[in-house]
Amino acid sequence: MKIGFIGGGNMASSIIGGLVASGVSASNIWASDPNADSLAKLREVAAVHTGSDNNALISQVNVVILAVKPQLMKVVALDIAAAVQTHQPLIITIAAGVASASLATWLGGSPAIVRCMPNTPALVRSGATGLYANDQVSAAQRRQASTILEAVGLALWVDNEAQLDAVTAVSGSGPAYFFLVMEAMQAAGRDMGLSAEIAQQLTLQTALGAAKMAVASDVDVGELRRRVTSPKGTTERAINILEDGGLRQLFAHALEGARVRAEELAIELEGE
Ligand SMILES: NC(=O)C1=CN([C@@H]2O[C@H](COP(=O)(O)OP(=O)(O)OC[C@H]3O[C@@H](n4cnc5c(N)ncnc54)[C@H](O)[C@@H]3O)[C@@H](O)[C@H]2O)C=CC1
Ligand SMILES: O=C(O)[C@@H]1CCC=N1
Repeated sequence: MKIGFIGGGNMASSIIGGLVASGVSASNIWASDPNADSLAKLREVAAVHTGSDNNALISQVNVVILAVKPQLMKVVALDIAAAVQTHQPLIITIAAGVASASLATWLGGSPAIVRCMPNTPALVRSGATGLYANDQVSAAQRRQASTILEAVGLALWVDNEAQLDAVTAVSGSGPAYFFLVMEAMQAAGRDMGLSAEIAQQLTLQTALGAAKMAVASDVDVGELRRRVTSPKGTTERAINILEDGGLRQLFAHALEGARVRAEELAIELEGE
């Protein structure tokens, strides 16, 4: 597999780091980006081939990962359309909100497209990615896409593209929800007299410990929560306050808001 990244920023850098750490040779990876600083940073991650000509890259590879900002996708796709039609690589897009049908229209022909929604913990190889393949993608190309995204964490296929909007709401935006909860817990700890440093360390270690336990456990998170919650104890008091405050409904409402916004973004970007 020869893999080319168009756009060599943060996400490309983390995926390249993951690929190389998982045994892919840097000599099989290309990246193109007009920004020399981005390319210099990439070369610190791995000795990949770098350049600024997106079309030259396409003639070298059989998998192209589009890792530019969503608003740039149309202009980049129109520019590489002829080369993609000639070389027929698998196209993997990680841009938020760019529908595979829009991308197919810009590229022309019948391109094989895998659209993914990764998240920022990919930067520390603990990402969670949802993937969707259009009808032109072969079984072998699906395996190639899985291999690439699994290099930075969990990668799961969804059945239809609309589900990627739900993936965006759950895991794409999800790290921010957990960061917000951590901010709130740190502030509460400080308000109760802990130093900022101690409130922060206790909060972050608790988040890490809870996530590790949840991932390793053979029971669901509801059961893990009940096991912390002693009858008439401290956790019960706190959980009752959160439940009475409507935390579950608030999360349902917030994630539905994110899902609807993902739908709106796809429509806005279609017309860009
Ligand atoms: N950061 C995040 O939380 C997530 C980002 N994504 C998606 O990943 C994509 C990339 O995001 P980041 O890596 O965070 O952005 P970034 O800004 O770090 O990287 C984008 C790179 O594209 C380059 N670029 C600009 N014009 C170009 C062109 N014409 N040809 C080639 N390269 C060009 C820029 O110089 C930059 O190095 C975005 O579409 C974003 O929606 C997806 C999920 C999560
Ligand atoms: O907030 C956003 O729109 C993007 C998509 C998921 C994470 N960041």
